[in-house]
Parts: sequence; structure tokens; C-alpha cells
Amino acid sequence: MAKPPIRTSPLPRNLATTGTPRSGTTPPPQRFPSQQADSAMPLSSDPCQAAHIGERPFTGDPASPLDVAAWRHDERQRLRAERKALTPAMAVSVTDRIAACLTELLAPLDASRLIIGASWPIGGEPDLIPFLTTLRQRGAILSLSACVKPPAAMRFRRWTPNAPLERGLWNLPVPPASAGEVTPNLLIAPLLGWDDACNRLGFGTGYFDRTLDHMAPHPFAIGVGLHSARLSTIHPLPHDRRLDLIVTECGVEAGSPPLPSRRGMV
Ligand SMILES: Nc1nc2c(c(=O)[nH]1)N(C=O)[C@@H](CNc1ccc(C(=O)N[C@@H](CCC(=O)O)C(=O)O)cc1)CN2
Ligand SMILES: Nc1ncnc2c1ncn2[C@@H]1O[C@H](COP(=O)(O)OP(=O)(O)OP(=O)(O)O)[C@@H](O)[C@H]1O
Repeated sequence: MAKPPIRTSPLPRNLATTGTPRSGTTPPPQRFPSQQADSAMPLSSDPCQAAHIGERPFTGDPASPLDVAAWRHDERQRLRAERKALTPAMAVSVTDRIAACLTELLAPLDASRLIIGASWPIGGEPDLIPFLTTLRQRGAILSLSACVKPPAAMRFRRWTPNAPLERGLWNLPVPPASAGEVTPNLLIAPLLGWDDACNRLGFGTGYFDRTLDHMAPHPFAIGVGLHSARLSTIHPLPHDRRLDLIVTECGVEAGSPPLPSRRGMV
């Protein structure tokens, strides 16, 4: 079956600066060991049909943090299991499509003005390291998130592809503190669930909400995850911070133009 087109609008056109070459000049992504199997296999069915099929109905009080937390807990379990159940071929396809969409979105920007805050992929998240490597080649500064305890805004430590990582909290791979910190103007936030209002459901640690709270002005924040992780709503609570765009293997799924200008990107 032919792959459905990737939707990349809305472009962050008010962020556009110089005429950086578009993705046609971009080298093919490098494969990482976890993604080498079956990489040429197409998806067996249209991945971009309506989602939130398996969503558990919410029967509590949406203003009650306890009720919402209980529902989110179960939805996280479901969404984590669904993501882990992807075949290697599907995971590669999803990752390639997300990377292609991000590449197209960022193509009009002067990459040398981008300070990207990303996270090392865990638990079946799309492996965007090859995509980040390409942006680095175009001049972007890369950084990876590091969690602090007690929970507060994440720190972003500079990183270049192949630079050594060490184990941080929860054994997450992070650059060493000696790499130095940056303040990203573009945040890439992996997600477990999302809704049409650009709300993000993550692992439940609250780090991304705390991070966005702490950063003024906010970086431009793009959530990345599966199309099938769409929820009718995450039942947002006051601490939840919306992202600017949600990108899945089906393209830009949420976030509406015109997008506000962001520090360092105009
Ligand atoms: N890639 C990534 N980094 C991130 C987040 C995220 O969602 N994705 N976070 C979002 O806020 C924060 C960390 N939150 C975390 C939440 C749960 C686990 C966790 O369950 N770890 C499992 C192993 C997961 C796996 O590799 O499958 C464990 O410790 O056993 C780790 C980090 C910051 N860094
Ligand atoms: N700015 C904040 N200040 C204090 N607590 C917060 C803040 N943001 C989130 N929290 C707390 O963190 C916990 C988890 O929040 P939430 O359910 O929104 O996680 P999440 O965004 O899905 O997870 P993650 O950040 O791991 O991806 C909640 O108990 C919430 O009260």
C-alpha cells in the first residue's frame, strides 16, 4: 500500500530566516543498532487513521488531581505497552517519518541559530539521534536533558554526536556536567500521549512541565510520538503546559499558525 503523505503544515514560517538548503541535500539517516532490522519493510496498514481507539473512558472528576492521576496512570501503561509492541520495521518507519517531518519543518530556518534541547530515547521512543546529527552538521547546537533531584526544571547539557554519555537519574544517558549547559530555543519532547490542544502526557514525572515553567520565554516546544497515542483529552490540570506542535508519523497533528516568534529563532 502506498504510504499516506506526511502533513508538514503549519510551517513555523515566522521563524524562517535564511535560505538554508532544504531536506533534499540531507544525507540519509544513520541507522542505530536498535533500528537495523527490517528497515526496508513498509507499514502493513494506514497508520494515520483516527486514534484514541483503546482509550479508557474517564469516569472521575476532571478537576480532581487524584482522579486524573489514576486515569493517566492506566493510560500510560497502555500507551507504553502499545509503543513497545511496535515491530522493529514499524518503529523504523515511524521514526523516519517523524524525522522527515521535523526536517521539513526546520528546513527554512537558519540551523546555526538553533539550540536544540532533546532527550536520549528510552522505552521505544523514536530515535531522533540521526536527525539531530544532521542538524548539527547544519550548525545547530545540540543538548540533552538531565534530570535533577528533587524534581525541578531539567538542565540541558551540550552534546555532539558520538560524545560520551554517562548515567544520570534513572540510569538515563546524559552528557557529563563538564560538557556545560545551554538554554534551548527549540525543545523536542518525546511523549506517550497527546491531544488536539497540544497537551502532552509523558512518563508522569512532571519534568517537562517544570522545565517549560522555568523557561521564560518558552522555547519552541515540539512533542513527538505516535499517531495512535492521540487521546480525546489528557484532562489537563493547572500544572500541565501545552506544547507548540505535536508531530507524529502522520505529520503535524496539533498546533495552529501563526506561531509566536521565539527567542533566538527570528
Ligand atoms: N527520553 C526521555 N527522557 C526523559 C523523559 C522522557 O519522557 N523521555 N522524561 C519525561 O519527563 C524525564 C525522565 N522521566 C523518566 C520517567 C520514567 C523512566 C523509567 O521508567 N525508566 C525505566 C526504564 C525505561 C526504559 O528504558 O524502558 C526504569 O528506570 O526502569 C525514566 C525517566 C526526563 N528525560
Ligand atoms: N510545575 C510543577 N510544579 C510542581 N509539580 C509539578 C509541576 N509540573 C508537574 N508537577 C507534578 O508532577 C507530577 C506528574 O505530572 P504529569 O502527570 O503532568 O506528568 P507528565 O508531564 O505526564 O510526565 P513527564 O514530565 O515525566 O513526561 C504531578 O504530580 C504534578 O503535580
